[in-house]
Amino acid sequence: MTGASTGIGRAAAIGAAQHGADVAINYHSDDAGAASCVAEIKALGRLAVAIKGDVADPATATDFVTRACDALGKVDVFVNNAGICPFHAFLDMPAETLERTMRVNLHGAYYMVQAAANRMVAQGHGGSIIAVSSISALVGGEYQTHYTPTKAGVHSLMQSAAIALGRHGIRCNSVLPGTILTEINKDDLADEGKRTRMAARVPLGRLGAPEDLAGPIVFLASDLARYVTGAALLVDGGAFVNLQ
Ligand SMILES: NC(=O)C1=CN([C@@H]2O[C@H](COP(=O)(O)OP(=O)(O)OC[C@H]3O[C@@H](n4cnc5c(N)ncnc54)[C@H](O)[C@@H]3O)[C@@H](O)[C@H]2O)C=CC1
Ligand SMILES: C[C@H](O)[C@@H]1OC(=O)[C@H](O)[C@@H]1O
Repeated sequence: MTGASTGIGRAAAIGAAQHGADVAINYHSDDAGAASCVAEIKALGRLAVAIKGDVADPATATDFVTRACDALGKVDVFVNNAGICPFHAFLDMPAETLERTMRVNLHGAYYMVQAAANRMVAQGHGGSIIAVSSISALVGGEYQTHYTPTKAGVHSLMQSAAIALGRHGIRCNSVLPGTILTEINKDDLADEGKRTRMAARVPLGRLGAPEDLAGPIVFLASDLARYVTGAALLVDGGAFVNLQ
């Protein structure tokens, strides 16, 4: 699980442990957040290890998978979750903001998924890979012109990887969260007007919580989803279909 010291990744890591998984988490810099996630998982009676690394660095991927397997023995499930969304207008988007967003969200996903898949192929007993994409893979955002293509990209990566890895018994799917209240949008949604507008378009009547993603991710990880690959599961309270 990448980027799991906070938010959706943390909730999904703990949710997986609640369903019997031992969990290795990647995190970028929040040592305390990673340690507390590990502690919560261990309190559930499962094994857990936190491994620091910037997913934008290709070397992080093999390092993470190697150290995770050293600690836990094997990898059955890999969840690519780490991501950033520094909101910014299109016309004056700084090149470094565009490039960092691409490197973390898309290149990082590619290298991480590739490293996990290579390990699963070598192990020879299949696996499940899940990418945290977004409703933003399907719709745009004025201040997210650098971000939405990365979310469409990881969704597309799961579709192609599903084809490349199906013969190895490895399933690849994405979840597409709607607006979930986390660190990534804390500043953006501090605007009360925007927060109210975003909530108002959700048929289920509220913005999401990180824990809302845990069940769908655990489902796709599990054998309950054994014939599901190349799929994308919207987890948005119905926001996407709410045209009028
Ligand atoms: N919160 C939302 O409304 C939505 C979030 N998402 C996606 O969910 C994923 C998780 O985000 P949230 O939990 O919402 O926010 P978050 O900010 O709590 O989590 C993002 C995590 O990624 C980590 N991260 C960032 N850069 C990294 C790097 N270079 N290397 C390793 N880890 C790194 C962060 O440290 C953090 O733990 C992201 O991919 C985001 O795009 C998708 C749709 C909606
Ligand atoms: C960070 C945003 O609030 C969030 O990210 C997404 O992927 C969603 O579509 C929201 O825009």
